[in-house]
Amino acid sequence: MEKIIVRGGRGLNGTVRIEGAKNAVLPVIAASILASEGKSNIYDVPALADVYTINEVLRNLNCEVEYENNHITVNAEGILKTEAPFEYVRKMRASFLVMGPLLARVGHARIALPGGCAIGSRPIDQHLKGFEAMGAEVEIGNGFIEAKVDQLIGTKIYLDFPSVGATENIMMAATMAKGTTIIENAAEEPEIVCLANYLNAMGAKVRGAGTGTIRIEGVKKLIGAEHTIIPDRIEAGTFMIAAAISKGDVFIENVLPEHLRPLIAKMTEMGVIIVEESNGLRVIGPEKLKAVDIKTMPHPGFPTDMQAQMMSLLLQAEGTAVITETVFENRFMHVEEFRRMNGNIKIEGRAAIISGPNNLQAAEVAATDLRAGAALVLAGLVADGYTRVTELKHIDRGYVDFAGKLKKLGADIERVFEVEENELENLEAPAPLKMDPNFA
Ligand SMILES: CC(=O)N[C@H]1[C@@H](OP(=O)(O)OP(=O)(O)OC[C@H]2O[C@@H](n3ccc(=O)[nH]c3=O)[C@H](O)[C@@H]2O)O[C@H](CO)[C@@H](O)[C@@H]1O
Ligand SMILES: C=C(OP(=O)(O)O)C(=O)O
Repeated sequence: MEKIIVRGGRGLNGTVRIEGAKNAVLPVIAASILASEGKSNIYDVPALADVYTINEVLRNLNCEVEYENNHITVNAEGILKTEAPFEYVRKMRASFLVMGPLLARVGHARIALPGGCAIGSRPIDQHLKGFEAMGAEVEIGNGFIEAKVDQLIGTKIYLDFPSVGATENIMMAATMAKGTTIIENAAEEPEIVCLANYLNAMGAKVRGAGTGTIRIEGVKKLIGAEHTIIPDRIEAGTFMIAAAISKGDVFIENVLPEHLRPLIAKMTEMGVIIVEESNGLRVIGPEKLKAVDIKTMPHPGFPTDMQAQMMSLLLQAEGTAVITETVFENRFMHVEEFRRMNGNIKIEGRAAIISGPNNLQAAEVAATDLRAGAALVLAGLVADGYTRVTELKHIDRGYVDFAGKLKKLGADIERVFEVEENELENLEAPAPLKMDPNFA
């Protein structure tokens, strides 16, 4: 089993460069399906497990995808297939983002129904409500969702919740609908703006992305375009916490501070020194941290994808902190793992109450989702002894060489492959020695 082993106690120092954003690149790659003419070139693509998965989804739909040195080329000019099997949707729910582009381009999509996952049930009713309002017929059966339409028609769609995925899927579908689509109560995340910029470079007419109302005038066709992915605000935030929790001094390069306002505000309230410099942020961890309350909200509120990492930091703060998770109904799975490290956390409904500071102790803990995994490694940076984090497949979905980047900053950390007692019997027996008949 692969593990990250980290020993606490070292202050981090130096510079870390942030990759392109996972949550921006996945919809952008999906949107490439819309180009019936010309290749798309996408830059600053992080080498993440999720990127390999979406590339496979596109190849299965008959798109040509080449990926090298953080650069992807997509050619979607051929005749497209329209089915995305469970194999991909199970690995990554964002595979469902191909539905909007397929409906726009060919009027048909059959995609495995995404199941629940560790952070909540994550329904897709708002995506489907949007497609149906635009005239698609949607059927659910045998574990698949099938949608069909001759021509999508623009209309007004009010989202019950500003869902990131539903906003993206509907926005992509609407680019080639007849007439104008207006999405109200749309998500305002920076990743929505990144996608809209790409769609507009392809010839779409999307206005208002980044606000609660997005207006899309349908066009006849889209062509391949060049696009650079925005920096990953969640990876940046994770390294900001690594600097702060270890009482280090780290320069975080390739970030857009305007995407990190809620985190900068809350960390500053805690006593962390954050200096905005050109193309980056310098983060200096103080001797003592103050407890603050956090409430996760859609953007520009505090991001749910930083909740677990913030919990690591709050475990080190003096006083009582309350984290309220309002976006996902089950995103406290990491609390049980923090308790194994001696973390004092109580759960009351949607709130986690943290009393600190805590003398964290090393333990073997499991990543329950990708941010929980990163948060446990962060806690390991200050825990007494060797923390062993397992289930690294989650971390690999969202972080490029997480342990390697922390090690370069001075952390005492290794990623290792350890054979467990119970895995021994499943190991392949060594091949029998072959005797060479010519051997005298
Ligand atoms: C690949 C990607 O970009 N993932 C991000 C995206 O996920 P994702 O797009 O799945 O998140 P959503 O914004 O859609 O989900 C937010 C909430 O709305 C609910 N909901 C959503 C859709 C729907 O049709 N019905 C419904 O009830 C969800 O269950 C959840 O409780 O935004 C989340 C919220 O910022 C982030 O945590 C994820 O990292
Ligand atoms: C929850 C996340 O991603 P996804 O929506 O891809 O599961 C995340 O990035 O923290």
